[in-house]
Amino acid sequence: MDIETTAIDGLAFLTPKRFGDNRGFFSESWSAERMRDAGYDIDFVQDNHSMSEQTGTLRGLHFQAPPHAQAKLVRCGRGRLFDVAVDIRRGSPTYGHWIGAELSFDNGKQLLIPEGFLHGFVTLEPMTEIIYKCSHGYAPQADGSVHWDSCGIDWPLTGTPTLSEKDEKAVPLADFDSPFAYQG
Ligand SMILES: Cc1cn([C@H]2C[C@H](O)[C@@H](COP(=O)(O)OP(=O)(O)O[C@H]3O[C@@H](C)C(=O)[C@@H](O)[C@H]3O)O2)c(=O)[nH]c1=O
Repeated sequence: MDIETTAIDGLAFLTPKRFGDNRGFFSESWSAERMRDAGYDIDFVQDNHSMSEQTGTLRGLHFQAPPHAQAKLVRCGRGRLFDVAVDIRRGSPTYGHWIGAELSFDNGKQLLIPEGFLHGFVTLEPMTEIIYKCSHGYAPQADGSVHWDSCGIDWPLTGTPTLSEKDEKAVPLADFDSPFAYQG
């Protein structure tokens, strides 16, 4: 696993080694044991998979509030997407900063997002699939959304994104009272 840390504490790109042969490739997308040895001790309990039909479908920016907070490990199953995490840990030296990158079936890149971040993505191709592991189960009462266009993110969009009703009405970051605190 190639581990690439970022300018935001805790946020990292994980790119699994692909073992190619005459059939295609094999890769370990997550190994709890190997990642624990590398300093990432995360107990993932739920796997999610969604498909977005149109290019320019934007889901986010989402979080689950404590005590239902989720770390996530995100990858693209088919197509291409631009994935983003925003630091919302009060007191963090990088509060409000974001990191975004293209995740695709071809590049195999994964984004590891700790608790205390907003997460969202926009699809760059039709029928794009995202697959992600979560460290806490779905808790609809703790589910929250911050408006996608309120964090200064340079989304690779031409025109208006396709959004859910919930995401259209989300609160802007400036009015958001984050339930997360930076642990240092
Ligand atoms: C997230 C989630 C949704 N659902 C249901 C609720 C609803 O009826 C339907 C669609 O839910 P949503 O509109 O919230 O789906 P979506 O907008 O894809 O939400 C996801 O967005 C990305 C960016 C994330 O980071 C995820 O954590 C999650 O918030 O699926 C579950 O049953 N379990 C889950 O874990």
